[in-house]
Amino acid sequence: MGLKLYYDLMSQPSRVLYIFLKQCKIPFEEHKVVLKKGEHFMPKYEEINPFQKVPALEHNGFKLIESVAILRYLCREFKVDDHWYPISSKNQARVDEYLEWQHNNTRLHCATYFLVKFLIPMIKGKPARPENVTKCEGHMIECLDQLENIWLKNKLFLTGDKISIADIVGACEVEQPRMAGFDPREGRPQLTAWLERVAEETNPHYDEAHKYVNQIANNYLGIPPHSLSKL
Ligand SMILES: N[C@@H](CCC(=O)N[C@@H](CS)C(=O)NCC(=O)O)C(=O)O
Repeated sequence: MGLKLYYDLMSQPSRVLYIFLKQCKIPFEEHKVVLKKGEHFMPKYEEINPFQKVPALEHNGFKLIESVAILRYLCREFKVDDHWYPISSKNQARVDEYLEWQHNNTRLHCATYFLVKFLIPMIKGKPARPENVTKCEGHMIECLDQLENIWLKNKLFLTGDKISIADIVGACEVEQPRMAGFDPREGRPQLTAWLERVAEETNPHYDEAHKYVNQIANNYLGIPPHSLSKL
């Protein structure tokens, strides 16, 4: 098959591509790269992504990494509805605006909180230092509040009244800290309604992509991550 996606649903950008490909009915071959088994460090995978991270894409032998670059590539290569990544210069710029902003905001802070509070303590079997968790939580809260009060002000979606690739990127990052016991929806009605809209527009794929996130968030909440032997 022409298109291969290398991914792990524990990874936010992997979930983005999985949801987008399924939602746009772009056929692809699924190649799971299980992070907890270290499959991304295998030499065979290093040939796909020399940085040993997921996701990655292969299209008729053309290898591409970085989820945002992959999304833009897919929108150019395949016939997808215009609202995902509009052709109109100004509307496309709005989507790009969010995609640039998110790297140092939702991506950085939601992922760091998850790593510091959940993943690293679980791998090391040692509790996180509370002062580190507090610091990461502060940064994350600040950017979640910016989503609530700035990006989602008077809009149904992040860049307008139609869903775009920016929304899938944003939502998948915002869901991640739930696994570490933090509910981004709490006290944020705009963000809550937006997450519901993104899920509604992309289901059943959204829920399928988040099955492990939901499972861990629901089952393990309250159990100290350093005492969990496996995910
Ligand atoms: N900027 C990259 C991020 C890739 C990335 O950081 N992937 C993580 C999972 S979310 C990973 O593979 N981590 C494994 C590791 O660092 O060992 C993208 O958007 O594709």
